[in-house]
Amino acid sequence: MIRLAGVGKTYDDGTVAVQSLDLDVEAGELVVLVGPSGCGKSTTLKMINRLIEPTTGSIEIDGRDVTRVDPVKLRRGIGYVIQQVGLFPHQRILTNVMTVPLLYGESKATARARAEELMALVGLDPATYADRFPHQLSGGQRQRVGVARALAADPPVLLMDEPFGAVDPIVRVRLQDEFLRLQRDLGKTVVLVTHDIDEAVKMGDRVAVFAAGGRLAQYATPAELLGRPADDFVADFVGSTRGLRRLAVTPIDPAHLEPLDGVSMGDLGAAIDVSSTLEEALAVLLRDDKAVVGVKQGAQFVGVLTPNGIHRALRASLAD
Ligand SMILES: Nc1ncnc2c1ncn2[C@@H]1O[C@H](COP(=O)(O)OP(=O)(O)OP(=O)(O)O)[C@@H](O)[C@H]1O
Repeated sequence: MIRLAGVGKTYDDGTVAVQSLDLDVEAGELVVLVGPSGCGKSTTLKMINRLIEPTTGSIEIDGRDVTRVDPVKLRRGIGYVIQQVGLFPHQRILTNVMTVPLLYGESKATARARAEELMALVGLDPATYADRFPHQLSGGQRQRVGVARALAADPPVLLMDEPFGAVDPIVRVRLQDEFLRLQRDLGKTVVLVTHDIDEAVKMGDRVAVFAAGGRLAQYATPAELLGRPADDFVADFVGSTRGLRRLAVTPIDPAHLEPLDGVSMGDLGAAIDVSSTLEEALAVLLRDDKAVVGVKQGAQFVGVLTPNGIHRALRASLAD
């Protein structure tokens, strides 16, 4: 687990980037730092791997004060992914990914095997891409290489600064989905910085909303953040469409389904799985232009949802 206590950073020119920040990230959790430009998100991230030294406070990883760990050793346990990826332009993709295991003293054969495995893991077939140079890849493919390289040392902690920033919106969504799938298997402790609230609520187990000066305005689950913004700043930041966004982060609750009995087959659109979100339920209703969507668990119907039912479920999801 990562624990920031009273962490502050004042730059040499007097800029207070972060004032006094308390933040806990549980092991295996994906936490997103989000907020307007210049509010101290990147500074906070870089203090965790000591690319920037805090002026005040303490940062612990698994109970160890990071300032007491040799920075080189510290960074071995922390993968770092940045927007501009930072690949070596004159080295082939495989060599780029192999760099890290080689640095840690792996044999060439082991490093190569590990790099090929990681390339496949992030969806780049080594047979096709291993021998290419970075400029022969698309922006999205380069970012995958960045993720593969950060995972090469199998670090328990991953820091990601706008990792999906430099690509078009469609590729961005695909990279987000791929990373979430990876993370389900890898279970890394991840701190991800973005200025995009949609990315934040999609990716985060918890989301930390920063205001100017690294002030933590709210730290909560996406559903809580969208449903109960702590103050006007957060409400404004998550936007007037936060009600719609909540649909995407609220799963169907089987307890709130209506019975299938009495529903005429003509009113019923395509069925969705009970593991879907309310957004997926509404999307099917609108797509099929039907009044009711069936909900299935496996092959079995477990109930239906109507637009009213979706609204009720959304309200109930925040009721204590
Ligand atoms: N080396 C530096 N010297 C002085 N001030 C700096 C330095 N680096 C960053 N700052 C300032 O510290 C504040 C926080 O910067 P930081 O990069 O952490 O913000 P951010 O939230 O990550 O912003 P963005 O979303 O625009 O990347 C800003 O006001 C920035 O101008």
